[in-house]
Amino acid sequence: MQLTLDLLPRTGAQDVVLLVDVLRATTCAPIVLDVRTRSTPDPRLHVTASLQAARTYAAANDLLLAGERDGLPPQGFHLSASPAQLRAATLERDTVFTSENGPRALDVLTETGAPRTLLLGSFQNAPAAARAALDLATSEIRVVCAGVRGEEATEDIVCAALITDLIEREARVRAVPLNVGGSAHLARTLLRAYPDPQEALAQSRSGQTLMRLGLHEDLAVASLIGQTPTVPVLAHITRQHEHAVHTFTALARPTETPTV
Ligand SMILES: O=C(O)[C@H](CS(=O)(=O)O)OP(=O)(O)O
Repeated sequence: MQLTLDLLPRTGAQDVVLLVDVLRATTCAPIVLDVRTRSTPDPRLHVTASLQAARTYAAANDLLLAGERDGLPPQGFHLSASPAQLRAATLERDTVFTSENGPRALDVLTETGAPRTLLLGSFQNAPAAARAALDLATSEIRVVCAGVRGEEATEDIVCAALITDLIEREARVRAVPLNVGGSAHLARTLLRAYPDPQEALAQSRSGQTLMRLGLHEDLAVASLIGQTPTVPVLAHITRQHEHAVHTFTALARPTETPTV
């Protein structure tokens, strides 16, 4: 089994991809599905890079709008891209989510066809995401950092390194041979430099932006490890105004006793 860590998204992955956008898209995603599970057994989360597509898709399907531009909710949105706000929210309908980096990464990853399985991971669901990736992969797992405006993001790299470590640990338990490559070694070096994830978030470009906006609680929530067993998995892609809308469901939870 090949295990690869990519510092930025690229097209062409075919088996299992686990996208990491800690601040804040892939931190929000399992939280939205968890909150929504209180009202429905089969929640959906629709993710798009386009503000216009988000608005039209929400209006056409009677959905809530959550997201951000420049860190704040756009006009008419019901909710922000804030994990702190979302986990305290009541979601009576499914949600369309748009933000600046995570959805764009999804566009890149699915540009020439979606991989067989596309999962969303963050510190919040890191152990569950690592197990799910190993459960579902047949030949390759790519742990992919979303980055910020096309550049590498410290918080994504540190989280991707943690998930890579967890996958390796679980593979050892299951006696699955792994060939680890890409930027895994480099990412691990950064993880060792930041044993406290919140410090990595505070030092990061996105973290600094969010703190300037007074959104310190988002950093605190986003740095908590293993808060949920929920792993969002891509169910299908639809087009709206020439833009992709990626629909995620919660991956069914395995029944066996977790080992990581
Ligand atoms: O605000 C967000 O959550 C980010 C933009 S920034 O990196 O904080 O400036 O968007 P995301 O798509 O979640 O990375």
